[in-house]
Amino acid sequence: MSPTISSSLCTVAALSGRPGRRAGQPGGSKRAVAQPLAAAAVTEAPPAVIAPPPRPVVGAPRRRGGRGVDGGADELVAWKSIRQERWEGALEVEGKLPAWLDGTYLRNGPGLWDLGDYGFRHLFDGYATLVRVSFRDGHAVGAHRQIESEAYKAARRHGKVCYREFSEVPKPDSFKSFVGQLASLLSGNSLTDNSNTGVVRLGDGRVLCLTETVKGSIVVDPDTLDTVSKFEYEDKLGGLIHSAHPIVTDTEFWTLIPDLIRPGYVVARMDAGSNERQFVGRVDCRGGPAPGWVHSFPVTENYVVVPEMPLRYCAANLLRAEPTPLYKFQWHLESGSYMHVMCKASGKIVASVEVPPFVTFHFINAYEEKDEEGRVTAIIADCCEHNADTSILDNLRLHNLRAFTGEDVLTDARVGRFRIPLDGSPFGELEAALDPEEHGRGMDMCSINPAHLGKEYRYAYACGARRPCNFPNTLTKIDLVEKTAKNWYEEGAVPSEPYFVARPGALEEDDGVAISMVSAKDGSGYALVLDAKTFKEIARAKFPYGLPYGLHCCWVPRDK
Ligand SMILES: CC(=O)/C=C/C=C(C)/C=C/C1=C(C)CCCC1(C)C
Ligand SMILES: CC(/C=C/C=O)=C\C=C\C=O
Ligand SMILES: [Fe+2]
Repeated sequence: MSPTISSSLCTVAALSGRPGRRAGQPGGSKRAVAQPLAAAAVTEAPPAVIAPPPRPVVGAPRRRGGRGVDGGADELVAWKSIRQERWEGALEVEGKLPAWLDGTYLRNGPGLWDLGDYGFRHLFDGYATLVRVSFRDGHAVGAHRQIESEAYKAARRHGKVCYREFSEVPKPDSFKSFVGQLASLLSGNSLTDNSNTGVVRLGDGRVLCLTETVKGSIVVDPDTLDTVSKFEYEDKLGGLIHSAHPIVTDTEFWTLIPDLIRPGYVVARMDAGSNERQFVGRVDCRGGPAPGWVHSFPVTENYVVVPEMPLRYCAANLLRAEPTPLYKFQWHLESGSYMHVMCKASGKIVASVEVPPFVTFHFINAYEEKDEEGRVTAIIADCCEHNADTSILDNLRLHNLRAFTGEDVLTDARVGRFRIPLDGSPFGELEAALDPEEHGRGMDMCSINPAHLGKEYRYAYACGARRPCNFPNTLTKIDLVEKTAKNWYEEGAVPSEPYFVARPGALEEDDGVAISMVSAKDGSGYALVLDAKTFKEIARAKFPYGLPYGLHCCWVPRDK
């Protein structure tokens, strides 16, 4: 990828209301942005001056992941592809945005699931759509843009899937190309770089979009949403895949690299400002033929927690042309489930315990439990736990998401709290941290106050459920001390991860706002700003079009 992919976006810079630039303060009249890209095979050909994308309409049936019948949840904008490559403009604000909310909220996610008449089948396959809302002086400017990964550009060019995505693989035209594909799988060349999972702001200010493939680490400009360059690791650690969620602070970056050849995980850290990961230590798997899937992992102040769940990577499934019920994974209940704890300073394993089976994508946080003398006795690690049921993966097939019939089909989830003793005991505990009924037995897509990362904490913000539903449809604030939840709900709306932003100077853990992008029932979309303390709506900034569902977020304060 060339260092600057889109060079012709000066129009955007001149017109935008992004932080740190005097020109284009948010709050003016709606701005249209010139479209610099050639007509796309994937999205509709945009006009020279961009009007917001129209509200979606039901189109021709899809060959795969089809939209099914008209009406009902089938129409939900959350599961429809974004219809334009990019847009930017001032947003209409309802309510009053806090004056201190000064910076840019970014959200990444798989917003484009259609290639001509071909539709992806799984939520995680979609090409990455980055959404931005910049807040200043009570005004908001919104934007979205497709990330120009090699996978996305090749799909546009050829009108078909060209790289191995989460569930789909390119269809070989001949046996010869099938053999070629196997070779390129082993080298990693055919793996996707579609960085559709998360977006993080590194300590040095660079903004990185990520997925589970290492090559899908892409630097973006948080102002223009330009795809700037690939993020290349300048070290010898290798690895084709990693945990999609690193742990990022102002000074460092921690990552987990699963080793599929010699089943285990490498823990690595990188200083802010560097591209060089340093080896910290290695954990050997205790069960199964391959490492457990590690989408995320938690850290405490002094330790890295390495989860080993029975949902394990599966080499045979990686090679298959058609998705299996568990995609690239396999469920090995017999292999056992483990939690390992590594000392950050020495790389030594200080605990490795067997725990009850679990399924999680997302760890919420972890901290050290201490006795009266201040000695660390155990590690507490919390996650969004799907009751050891892998069917959540299947729930996330687009057909299921689009086909809500009113039946309650969302599988149960809870805040799973691990207690990992450090006294050499062989077993750890896993229990619900609060009654899951408090959040409707739905639980995923969490954030916390980043000042409490790795430390004792009280509040988590996540998506919960108001049943019946087929997908988390509420925002929930969990109080882990009182063991209660406050819930936000709007009929038919699909809200994404509520991302906590602290008020500058705040002393209390929940002094700030939770921002979520909502795909509404009427086809519209808006950024919802909730008071994190009361969990009541303060304001919403409305996009003039509907937004597809998205995954993870970050916050770029103006002065950084
Ligand atoms: C969107 C999200 O949360 C997860 C995306 C996961 C992806 C793109 C996983 C990709 C993979 C391959 C393309 C082959 C190797 C295995 C695996 C990491 C699952
Ligand atoms: C959207 C999701 C789970 C929702 C179920 O309750 C998981 C997303 C995982 C990837 O980031
Ligand atoms: Fe995630």
